[in-house]
Amino acid sequence: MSEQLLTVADSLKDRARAALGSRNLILVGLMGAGKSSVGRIVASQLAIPFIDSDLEIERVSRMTIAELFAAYGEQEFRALEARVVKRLLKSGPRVVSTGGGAFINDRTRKHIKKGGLSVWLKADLDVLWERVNKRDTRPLLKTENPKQTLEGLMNARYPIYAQADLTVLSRDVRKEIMADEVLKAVIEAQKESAAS
Ligand SMILES: Nc1ncnc2c1ncn2[C@@H]1O[C@H](COP(=O)(O)OP(=O)(O)O)[C@@H](O)[C@H]1O
Ligand SMILES: O=C(O)C1=C[C@@H](OP(=O)(O)O)[C@@H](O)[C@H](O)C1
Ligand SMILES: [Mg+2]
Repeated sequence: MSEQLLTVADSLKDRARAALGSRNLILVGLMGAGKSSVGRIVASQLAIPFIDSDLEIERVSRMTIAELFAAYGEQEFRALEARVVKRLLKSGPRVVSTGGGAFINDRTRKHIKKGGLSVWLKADLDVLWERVNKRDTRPLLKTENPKQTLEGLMNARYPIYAQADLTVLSRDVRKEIMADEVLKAVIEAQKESAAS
């Protein structure tokens, strides 16, 4: 990379880091949008801690997400998720990637709204499907027609994800590019709030 390009890349992370301040950055969106993998890269670029709420839930419960759904059902999972997300957002700055249903739950959404800057990674059905059909770890997609289930979740959830502070289109490009787009959105949001 030329020296000039290196400077541009550095200034992107520095500017995003300054714009975020002590706030948390919380990634929301449907399964397969890239919250977990892009969130990890964003945190590393910003040099702040990264936490995936699903991994944290699995750590504290010593069960996988699939086991939790099977043993206690979705309602209990949502209650645990709400408690974990609330605790994770108590201090910042952090990047917190949530599970796809977190922002849909009223209680969890309130914690997220209060706990920092939320970013919706928005993707179309084919992009999501291409990514999630490779693994069968997601209990909500263990249905007869998982693609149709995913589409149903899109229709039900997209109006709620739209309440996030920022929206970034999750396209079929490298994860590092997606991470840069998240950083740019954080910078833009700060500029807009400074101007108003
Ligand atoms: N921009 C991307 N390009 C290619 N593959 C991606 C991209 N973002 C995510 N993936 C892949 O898609 C799958 C789902 O991503 P993940 O980060 O787990 O999404 P989420 O946490 O939103 O469900 C993973 O296998 C991941 O490697
Ligand atoms: O959309 C959902 O309700 C869920 C999404 C999953 O997380 P990812 O979005 O990271 O796959 C996980 O929390 C659980 O399977 C439920
Ligand atoms: Mg995830």
